[in-house]
Amino acid sequence: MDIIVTPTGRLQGEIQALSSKNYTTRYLLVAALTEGTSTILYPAHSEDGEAMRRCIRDLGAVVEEDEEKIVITGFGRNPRPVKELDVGNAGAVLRFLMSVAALLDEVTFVNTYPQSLGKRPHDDLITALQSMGVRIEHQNGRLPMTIRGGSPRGGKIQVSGSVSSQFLSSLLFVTPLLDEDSEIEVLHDLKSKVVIGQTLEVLAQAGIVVEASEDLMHYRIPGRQKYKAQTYTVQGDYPGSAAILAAASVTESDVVVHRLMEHSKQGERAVVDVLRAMNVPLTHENGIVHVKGNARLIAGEFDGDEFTDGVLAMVAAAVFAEGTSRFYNVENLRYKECDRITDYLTELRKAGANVEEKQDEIIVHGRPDGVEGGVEIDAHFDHRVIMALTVVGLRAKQPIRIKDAHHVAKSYPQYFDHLMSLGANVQWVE
Ligand SMILES: O=C(O)C1=C[C@@H](OP(=O)(O)O)[C@@H](O)[C@H](O)C1
Ligand SMILES: C=C(OP(=O)(O)O)C(=O)O
Repeated sequence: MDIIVTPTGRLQGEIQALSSKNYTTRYLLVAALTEGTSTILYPAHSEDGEAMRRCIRDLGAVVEEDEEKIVITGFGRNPRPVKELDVGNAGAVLRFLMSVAALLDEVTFVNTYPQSLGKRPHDDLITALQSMGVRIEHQNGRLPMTIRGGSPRGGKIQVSGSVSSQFLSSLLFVTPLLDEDSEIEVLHDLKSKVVIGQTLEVLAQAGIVVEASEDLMHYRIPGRQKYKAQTYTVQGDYPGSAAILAAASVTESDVVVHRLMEHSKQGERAVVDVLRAMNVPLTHENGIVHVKGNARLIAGEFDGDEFTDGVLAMVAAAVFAEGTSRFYNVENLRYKECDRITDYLTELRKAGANVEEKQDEIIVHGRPDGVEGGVEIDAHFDHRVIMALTVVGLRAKQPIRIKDAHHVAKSYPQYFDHLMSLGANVQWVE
């Protein structure tokens, strides 16, 4: 399915933010690693959430759900043997479950998205798991992958954090269940460091003890721990809401988004500050972001690693800003659902934006008068490219057509419904 985005001058209305993808995947995982019964309130209903549900069920968790909650009886440290797991296009789900799979004799992760997740590298986690005695057959660090584990060793573990924080999160989830105590040292840099805060928060909620150094590069994890059954409430999602807030910022608007906690550990919370720095009139109080957009933005310079999943939406806003914006420290965007620097900028240029790339930077020469539009966009299987190009389309001179826009459902299936409810001219076509 494609979407046609027709220029829209004004957005107005109120929406409830979607539920957080990153908290949903984490709560599902820790509930599965618990022997008792946990409840997750307001889980995200998206393809990635569904992928984690499907896989933990395959691994032996009992999962019952209705619209508002999921009740899970977990398998603790004894997942049920399963031949294959299909994580869809969900990177975090794959990486988190690679360590869980290490508890089994043999599991194969299949490759159902060869053009997206199938291209993403997992070498750093593979190396770490191998050092723990796990054997892994892989395609140059990529899917499909067969993991032969059983009883992985703890002890001293090293993992590189220069491509993704998900490798470290994965090890932090499984090491508490091992017989031995573990010490994890993060090598090189740790990208998306803020996301580790969410992992540590969820582990603490599940009653797991982890000692982390202040710089988040060293950890001590006692072994033989047990995850505790809990009730978890999923908060609103900043990365998806970033696109709605960007849309409200590039138009004349009066848009209210509920369920966005000011003190959330989601790094993408920073998009509120980014938009404020770009002179967007907004308030953020009591979990409510209120944008009264005047369609006039000014450029800025930002460390994108602090709000990794919000960068594309902020770049889309910067396309209409007065001046040149710079989003630096973003190299790891190249290893996401697509190359979110080269592929994304190719599509932005088609739509008429003036953008440049470096290996780890996106530079945007703003066009406050708008961009031409009138083109077809290749979404590269990437939900965040779809959302961001929609923002650009709202302020293009001619409609743009985004091919295969249904991939937005990876994280935010109701994105276009939400935009339509705010008055955006968007339309699904076959
Ligand atoms: O741990 C997580 O849930 C995630 C970590 C981030 O990935 P990287 O650490 O690869 O940047 C983020 O982009 C992804 O959407 C979810
Ligand atoms: C990169 C993302 O997800 P993942 O790595 O979990 O596929 C994302 O949601 O933007």
